[in-house]
Amino acid sequence: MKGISNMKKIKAAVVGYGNIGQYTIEALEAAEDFEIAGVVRRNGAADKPAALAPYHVVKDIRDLGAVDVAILCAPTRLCPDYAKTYIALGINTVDSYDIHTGIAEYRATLMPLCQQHDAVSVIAAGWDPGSDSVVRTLMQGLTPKGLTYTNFGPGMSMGHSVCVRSKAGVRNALSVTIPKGEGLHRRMVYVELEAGADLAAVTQAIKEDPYFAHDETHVFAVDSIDDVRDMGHGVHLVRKGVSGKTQNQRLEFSMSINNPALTAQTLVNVARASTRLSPACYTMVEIPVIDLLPGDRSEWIGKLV
Ligand SMILES: NC(=O)C1=CN([C@@H]2O[C@H](COP(=O)(O)OP(=O)(O)OC[C@H]3O[C@@H](n4cnc5c(N)ncnc54)[C@H](OP(=O)(O)O)[C@@H]3O)[C@@H](O)[C@H]2O)C=CC1
Ligand SMILES: N[C@@H](CCCC(=O)C(=O)O)C(=O)O
Repeated sequence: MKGISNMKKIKAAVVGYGNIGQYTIEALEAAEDFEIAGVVRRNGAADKPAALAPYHVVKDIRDLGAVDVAILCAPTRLCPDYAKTYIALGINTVDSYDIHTGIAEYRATLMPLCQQHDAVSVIAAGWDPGSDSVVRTLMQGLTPKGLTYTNFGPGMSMGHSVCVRSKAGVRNALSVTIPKGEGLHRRMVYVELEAGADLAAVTQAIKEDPYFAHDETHVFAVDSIDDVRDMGHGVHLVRKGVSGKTQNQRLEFSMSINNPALTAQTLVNVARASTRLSPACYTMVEIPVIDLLPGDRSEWIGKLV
């Protein structure tokens, strides 16, 4: 894309160096219009991995100097606290918060803070919620009456796996999502237990969690999560509906992906968009999709429209 190389680069901080954080560093390294201001980790630069050798690694984002946008790669349930802290510093935030039932309230909470501190926050910006949300919105417009089914997998849900890892007695976990059809899913959960942990108690804690409470869930103890983990995933979005008065319009969208890699790319895209938006809190469906792309709009319009 012409002109990017001589543009002022966007200074991004990566917050949390787990699965999403690692892929976010790679996506930023591949983006000409970004520079990595540094990485914020719970333990700072202790045990700094080789992949982070070129970067500042800190406990406190304020030790990184100028940061335009913080890309929150922490567990979903911790994102709101990180976002509030960073917005108060005037730093844009983006995250892949994925508790669908909490998004509207989260957005309402951040909205006044963004406006008060002249910052932008883009929340729920992974692939689902995130890019799939944009597709569902387009499908809704194309067929105002109808039914949409979001069928995930089979594959690893990062959010569900993070949730299980947070339960007492769990050393590591993998939650695999199996499509049952018509938007229903079976959760196949594999846990590596801490010594002395009780599988029945762990299973109960998992099944009671809102991430799992509404789905058929099965929990199994395994010796090693590393031996069974595969971060592939996918989605098959299906809508059957009515355009105007014309029935039986059938729309589909499918992806087969590396889950954290796609999430990371989406986070970098919305981090870019955040620098072009007015102070407020947004979900992806509220952002001009062209703002996700680097460089000059007119070039993309010439190529994509
Ligand atoms: N919307 C979407 O489509 C998607 C959303 N997600 C969301 O991304 C989130 C992160 O996933 P993933 O990267 O796999 O998670 P990981 O557990 O691999 O990484 C989370 C990182 O956050 C940091 N962290 C800060 N506080 C805590 C804490 N209290 N407990 C654990 N980690 C902490 C850690 O980094 P450090 O040690 O460096 O401090 C940790 O490595 C998930 O919760 C999920 O909901 C993921 C994929 C898709
Ligand atoms: N938010 C998900 C991505 C969408 C897939 C999903 O929600 C599922 O497998 O249940 C994740 O964290 O991986």
